[in-house]
Amino acid sequence: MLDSPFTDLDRPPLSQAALTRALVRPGGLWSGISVVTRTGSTNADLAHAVRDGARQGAVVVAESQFAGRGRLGRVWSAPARSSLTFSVLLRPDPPLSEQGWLPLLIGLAVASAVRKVAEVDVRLKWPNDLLIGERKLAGVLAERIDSAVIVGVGLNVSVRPEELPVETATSLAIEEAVCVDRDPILRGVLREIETHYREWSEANGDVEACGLRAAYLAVSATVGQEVRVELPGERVLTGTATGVDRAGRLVVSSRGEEHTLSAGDVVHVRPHSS
Ligand SMILES: O=C(O)CCCC[C@@H]1SC[C@@H]2NC(=O)N[C@@H]21
Repeated sequence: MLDSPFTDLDRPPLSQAALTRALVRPGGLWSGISVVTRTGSTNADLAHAVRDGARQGAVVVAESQFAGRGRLGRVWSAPARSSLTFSVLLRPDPPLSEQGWLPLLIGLAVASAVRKVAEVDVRLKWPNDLLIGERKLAGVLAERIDSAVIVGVGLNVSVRPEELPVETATSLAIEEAVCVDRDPILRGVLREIETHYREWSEANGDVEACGLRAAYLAVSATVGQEVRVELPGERVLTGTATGVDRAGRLVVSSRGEEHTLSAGDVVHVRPHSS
């Protein structure tokens, strides 16, 4: 395509050796990074690894996925090499009652890295969709297996408009971000996850003490908004999102009553104008 601003040079392969050298160190969170050319789902791969007793900090990155899983039973599809599709294995220490914040922590870490490395104004739709305006740039899927949590991230990097799976999505290339190179973005994301996770773990999951709640709310596109929440079971709740509770649940005030929601699809009724 002669008139396309994109070329395959925008899509170099990731190097397992270089990522490992940069990120795996004694005393650090990341215990091993494996880059696979093609797999069904990196979350599914780590689920197998958990059953085989894998350590905290294992990371699987896929150049392409053919059965990527999304939240609420959806699929996640992305063309080869144009996205970051990876999962991390965590074995969190904070009490189970506080672990609902873990998927939000990962969303925040991805957003922080994207802001720093790609210099785009990204916000978080509860619980952890990364939005630019109202278009989705990235999603996070957390799955628990006993005491382990596998968190998968799908982030559209150099995906072209005609390759987007849905028209409500976007990519860093489409948003003309200063960086559309997966390697520095992945390094930034893994470093941010490590920092936020260490601070949260050291605070034993206290989101006030480690500043996680404040940092999350500062980039929340949802809290303070009028929302329509599509709940499991085809129920819908409309109201004002007023906060996120200790367990990471969205608090919605509707007709004088307060509801705490642990799952659902948020639609912003009056989105931010930026
Ligand atoms: O629905 C969402 O927004 C969450 C999408 C999460 C997709 C990622 S891609 C890497 C990892 N492996 C999967 O199968 N899913 C997650």
